[in-house]
Amino acid sequence: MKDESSVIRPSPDTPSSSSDEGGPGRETVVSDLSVAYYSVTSFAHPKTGAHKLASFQQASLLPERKLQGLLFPFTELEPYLAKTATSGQFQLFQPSVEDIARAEKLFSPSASHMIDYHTSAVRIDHAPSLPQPEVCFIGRSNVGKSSLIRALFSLAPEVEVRVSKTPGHTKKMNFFKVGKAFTLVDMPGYGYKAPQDFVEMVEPYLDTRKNLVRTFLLVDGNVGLQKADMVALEMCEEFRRPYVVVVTKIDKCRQGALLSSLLELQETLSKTAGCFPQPFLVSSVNFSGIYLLRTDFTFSCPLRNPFRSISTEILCSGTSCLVPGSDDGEVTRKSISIFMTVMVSLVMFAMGCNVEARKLWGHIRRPWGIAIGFLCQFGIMPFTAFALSLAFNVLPVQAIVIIIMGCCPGGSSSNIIAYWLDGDMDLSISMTTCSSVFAMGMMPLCLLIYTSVWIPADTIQIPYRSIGITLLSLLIPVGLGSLFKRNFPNVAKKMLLIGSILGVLFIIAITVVGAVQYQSSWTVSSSLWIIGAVYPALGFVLGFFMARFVGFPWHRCRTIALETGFQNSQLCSTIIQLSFTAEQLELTFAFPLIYRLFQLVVAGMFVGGYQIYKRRCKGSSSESDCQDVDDEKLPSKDKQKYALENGGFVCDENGKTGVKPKITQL
Ligand SMILES: Nc1nc2c(ncn2[C@@H]2O[C@H](COP(=O)(O)OP(=O)(O)OP(=O)(O)O)[C@@H](O)[C@H]2O)c(=O)[nH]1
Ligand SMILES: [Mg+2]
Repeated sequence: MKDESSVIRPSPDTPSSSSDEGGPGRETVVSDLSVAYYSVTSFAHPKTGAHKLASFQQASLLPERKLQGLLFPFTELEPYLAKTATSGQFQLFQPSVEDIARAEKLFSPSASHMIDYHTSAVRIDHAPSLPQPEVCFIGRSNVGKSSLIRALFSLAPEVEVRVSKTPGHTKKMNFFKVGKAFTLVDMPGYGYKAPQDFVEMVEPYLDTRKNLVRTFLLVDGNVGLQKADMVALEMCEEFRRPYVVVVTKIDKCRQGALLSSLLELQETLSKTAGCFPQPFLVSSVNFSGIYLLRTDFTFSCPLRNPFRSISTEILCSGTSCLVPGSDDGEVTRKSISIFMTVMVSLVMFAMGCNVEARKLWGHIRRPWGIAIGFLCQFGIMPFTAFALSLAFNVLPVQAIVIIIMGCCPGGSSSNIIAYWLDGDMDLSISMTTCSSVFAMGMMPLCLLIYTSVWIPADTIQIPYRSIGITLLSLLIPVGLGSLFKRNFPNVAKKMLLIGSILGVLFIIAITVVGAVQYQSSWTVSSSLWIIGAVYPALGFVLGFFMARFVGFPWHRCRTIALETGFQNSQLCSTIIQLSFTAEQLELTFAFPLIYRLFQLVVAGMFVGGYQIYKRRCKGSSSESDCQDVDDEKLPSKDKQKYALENGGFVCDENGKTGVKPKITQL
């Protein structure tokens, strides 16, 4: 545990006692927090009975400082943290005020969105089978589970959630339906006066409930994590359920005590795998943190795959949500997806116009290039990812995403760029193909080696189907292109030229569209940005030197460099969407996008540099390139031409570029 005296700034307000828990029955509000003087009674709406701060609209009328404290309770504690201590972990989830306001819709009842008690169950087999995602609240008896649910539902005061001063009041699992969006389950408490059948009731629920998407584990802010809480925490870890820790009754806490328990808590959470690293601070009395927690629901209810949100309109149309804005309806998304597939196929068809089956087969028969590529792809890249994650000390979930990126096979973009770098197109395509095939076995292996420090091996879902589709969408058009070239060499040459230009435009377009579509997720830690910028460049450089080290000619070194640095970032995005919760996505979703952006920027710089070099030193690069295009028994004249310049552009005597007429012989 950290030495708290070193992280809590001495303050006259910081009390020496660590707890003032009143125990059952005591409800006096003893708080230093500036918002603490709002009490339930003084703010109850005279007609509806709803708390006056139930609605964010009302709360937003408060003075700015008070409002900040209500929305983000940690801001009240921040000044008391020593300068050396980091507060970032407590402020990972920072939705915009607009998102907070929007989240309220989810908790506002209407004729089409009823919020109501549904049923109770004492055993898992009595639990209703409901299709909606489910969230549950667990914690010690009297920690404030039912009160928190009541506060969340305060916009629907007619919903009866029973609260009591007496511990062990809630005896059953109580199910509340929130429209068609989700079901919320109030659990009996564990520990003091827990129901006798607590274990038989709750354990199987947490273990087997299929639609359980989030568990909120409540911890009393006055006393921090207790032994019983540790057991619950370990249970969540064991069942591999995503969970969030909520610190309750913060209105009763003094800042010193609260900070101490928070720091201790943070220390524990940093060692967990399934817990969201940020604890949420709440008070069901003065509504601190309630709006933030409501907003978390809009992120956590579409959960496993936020791109398949329950109702984009209600839940996730905000700018800081991962779900694309409401304009991007299902139809638009499908159209974009079909358009992209057609475009990729066309471009790969054009690239295939530069491929000869004989040479491709040659690379597979004598797979030296592929072997080096394999070493770079599944040796250098995952290790570099691991090393970078450790060096930058990123969060475990971010480290896992960086490693997933490192374990991904190369994408088809590398083939397009290889063309512009006068790489060996046959090698490029055979490497992309082989790395996609090898990825089926190597990805799980590398992930097991490098991520098992943080998470159990089977947490990450590898979309074998997507890899298969990528393979097909590469091989079929390339095969057709190659056939086309054999029969219509002249037209194939033109196709290649058009395809190579279209390909570049296409890569730029999808990078820009991705960047704009998911603009909300760009706000991630600076270390992810630095890693995203450095990592592809490192991949290119290490791949290049590795290939050069074993004596490959320059054009193949360029090809292997590209295949190493270029990763199938789309595949990485798919994997993390399948494997991570919405909050984890918030922290990590940007990484594949950042990587994609920088791999393009770095590759663009290489292409630019290479093209300038080629023009300026006409002949010299090609001459040096052509030393060893010899592993196939081609006539020596063809050898030089074949792999050195992919035919679209060559220098004339004046250093100008144009379509090379002789290429048509290929
Ligand atoms: N001051 C303060 N008191 C709270 C807060 N939340 C709950 N309480 C009080 O704590 C007591 C227990 O609250 P409940 O919501 O019934 O607790 P529970 O976790 O559901 O308890 P069980 O159902 O017995 O497991 C009640 O007297 C509440 O008024 C809070 O945020 N601040
Ligand atoms: Mg209760």
